[in-house]
Amino acid sequence: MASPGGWGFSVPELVLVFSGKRKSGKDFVTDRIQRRLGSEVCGILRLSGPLKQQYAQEHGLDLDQLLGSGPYKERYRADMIHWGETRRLQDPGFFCRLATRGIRQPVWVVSDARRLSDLQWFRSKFPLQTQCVRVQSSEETRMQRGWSFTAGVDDAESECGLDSGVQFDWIITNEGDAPSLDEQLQPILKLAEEASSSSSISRS
Ligand SMILES: Nc1ncnc2c1ncn2[C@@H]1O[C@H](COP(=O)(O)OP(=O)(O)OP(=O)(O)O)[C@@H](O)[C@H]1O
Ligand SMILES: C[C@@](O)(CCOP(=O)(O)O)CC(=O)O
Repeated sequence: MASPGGWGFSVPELVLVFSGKRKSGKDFVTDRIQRRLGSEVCGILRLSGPLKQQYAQEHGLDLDQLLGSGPYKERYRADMIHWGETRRLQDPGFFCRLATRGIRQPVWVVSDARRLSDLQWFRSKFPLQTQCVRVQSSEETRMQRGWSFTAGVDDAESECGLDSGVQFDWIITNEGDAPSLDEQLQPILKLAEEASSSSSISRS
């Protein structure tokens, strides 16, 4: 499909915009969705991808570790948030636009929305395709995954911007004692399969 306005992406059939607190399991859950659908059908978009790339380059840091889930990125998180916010203030859609470049799959999974402006950007560009998904876990579980409260991070917009005022289409509870992830993800996967099959019909 042609890219609208030469932006470098095809029009998606479905856009699943994920958010959740640190260590709620956003990457874990979105990776599982991509594994189930296959990377031909499902592309993962990380809004923090272009941010980390530019930040790593300017500060001489290890991009792979900033993209990972270990303690390295946590050392830089507060400064990265501040750095990204100066760019978002000038242009709230800056990282959304960069993250969508070159994505060709019919199903987009945005793994890390954090602000109302992120949701608004996708909803305004793709009003019919966008669905918002919240991943939630208890503080106890997040602590077992390496989280501890950090002032300036866990009480800032980056973590709290979507705590209220958002009607989520889906809520996934990523906890040991919740229904299995496969069970919870089933209706979302069904939606994605339907969307991708309608895209192959429209291409044929
Ligand atoms: N259901 C699960 N079962 C086993 N391990 C999990 C589960 N969910 C998350 N984890 C693990 O917990 C850690 C944090 O998960 P993940 O990186 O997906 O969280 P996140 O919300 O993306 O965090 P961040 O905001 O820091 O990027 C990872 O090591 C991941 O493998
Ligand atoms: C700097 C920042 O993008 C880090 C995100 O890292 P991660 O999605 O938790 O791996 C958070 C933000 O944009 O406020």
